[in-house]
Amino acid sequence: MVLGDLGSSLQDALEKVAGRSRIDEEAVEEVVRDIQRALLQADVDVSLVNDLSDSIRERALNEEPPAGTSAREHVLRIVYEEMVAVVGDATEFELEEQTILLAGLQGSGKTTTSAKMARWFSRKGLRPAIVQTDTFRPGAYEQSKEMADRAEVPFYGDPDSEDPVGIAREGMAEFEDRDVVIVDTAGRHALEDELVAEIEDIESVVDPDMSLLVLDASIGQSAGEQADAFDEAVGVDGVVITKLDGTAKGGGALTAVDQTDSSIAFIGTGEEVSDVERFDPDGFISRLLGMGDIRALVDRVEEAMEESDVDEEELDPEKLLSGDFTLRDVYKQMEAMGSMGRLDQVMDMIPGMGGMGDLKDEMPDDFAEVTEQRLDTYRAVMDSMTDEELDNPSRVGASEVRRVARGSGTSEEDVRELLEYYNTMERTMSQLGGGRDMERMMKKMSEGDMDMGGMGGNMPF
Ligand SMILES: Nc1nc2c(ncn2[C@@H]2O[C@H](COP(=O)(O)OP(=O)(O)OP(=O)(O)O)[C@@H](O)[C@H]2O)c(=O)[nH]1
Repeated sequence: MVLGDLGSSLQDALEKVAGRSRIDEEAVEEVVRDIQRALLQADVDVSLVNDLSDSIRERALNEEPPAGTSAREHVLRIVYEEMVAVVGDATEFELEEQTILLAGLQGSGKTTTSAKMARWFSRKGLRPAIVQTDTFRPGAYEQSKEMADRAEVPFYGDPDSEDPVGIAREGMAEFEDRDVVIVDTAGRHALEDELVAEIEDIESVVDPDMSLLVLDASIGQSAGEQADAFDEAVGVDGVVITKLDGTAKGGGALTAVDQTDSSIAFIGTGEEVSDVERFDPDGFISRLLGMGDIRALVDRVEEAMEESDVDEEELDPEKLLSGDFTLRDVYKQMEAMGSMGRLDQVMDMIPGMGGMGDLKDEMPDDFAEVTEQRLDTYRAVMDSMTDEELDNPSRVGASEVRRVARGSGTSEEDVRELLEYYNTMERTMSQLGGGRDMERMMKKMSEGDMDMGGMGGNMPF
């Protein structure tokens, strides 16, 4: 099980305190046990799980929930904060001259990361270069050269050499006048003594300002051991998690960061040089916990409100997430979502909706894109509907579909598509019924009257 599944287990665990205004020891114990089970199954290191549960237990019982928050919100917030505390803020980079060493297991994504990071620095206005010291893997030179070309940064390597330390020395000399030199190293299947010796030698020649450990997001319990070994060899200052576009959600990275007392610098989200993001603790943990990126959603809702002519009352987040809406509401929401972006991405950000792949699959293929043209069609369809049909779309049968299509100058397919969308949304929303606390929080946040009490205004709760 990957950490992504943690979200649903956690939701179950939190249901146990749902509805209670105060939490007793027994309820907290139950939640902590469920969280422990979920974290362990998600390959988070045992001692880290124990530490986390101690803090959650201690805080849930001793801290007074802020006024107006339920027991569930209280515990959720603590779990969230404790996990954010483990990952910490993103690794800081000064935008100045520096040398960065990349280390990691074979196939973890070092070569790809070196090009991505070089591109990132060059977009920040610095002049980066890449040195490829991997003489071990046939093809590493070519791959690195090609990636560097794509990132439009200079590259140094030597396909005929078997001396990585020599290449490192030559590369550093070659790029003396560049601002940022990123040194890529060879990986091995397992962390071998030979590799450790090699990387130590490269490190002493390169004298990096920063050494980053590159980890594949799917690395499990062994993350701690790897991180320890690399930390001992070169001192890990930060972690890069790659392949977060896959199914894994990076549980192992949590252990690595904790173990090396470092932080996460970048995350890799694809094979292209542009597929890299600076690490954002809020978003990462929200997604990790399966709670959706609430902050991002709220930001987009607010942006959409400014951009579209939908007035605030109409775009009520509570209504957006509640089950009782009609076709009229669907239209308003679509209009708003149209200015927020693709519908499927918006859905991913709604708490609890991330795992609802089935429902999203039910939508017609290109439905995620709410285009202007489509909105015009729906406007026409709705104009031809009676008030009763708009309020009770389930009463619209085949003969009404025909009538509405004729009356609006659209096709029966258009009418059915709108109804189908309505049904999917309604089912989704009623499944989210259990997430009412979250809805209320979203509403409060969107209204800007949420007490962020000492959390720097960064928390979604
Ligand atoms: N989907 C996805 N694939 C990635 C990502 N980062 C790297 N990859 C792929 O993972 C594979 C291994 O990446 P490399 O960059 O060659 O890994 P490496 O650590 O340099 O490998 P060695 O040189 O053998 O140690 C390649 O096929 C990359 O395209 C990512 O963020 N997402």
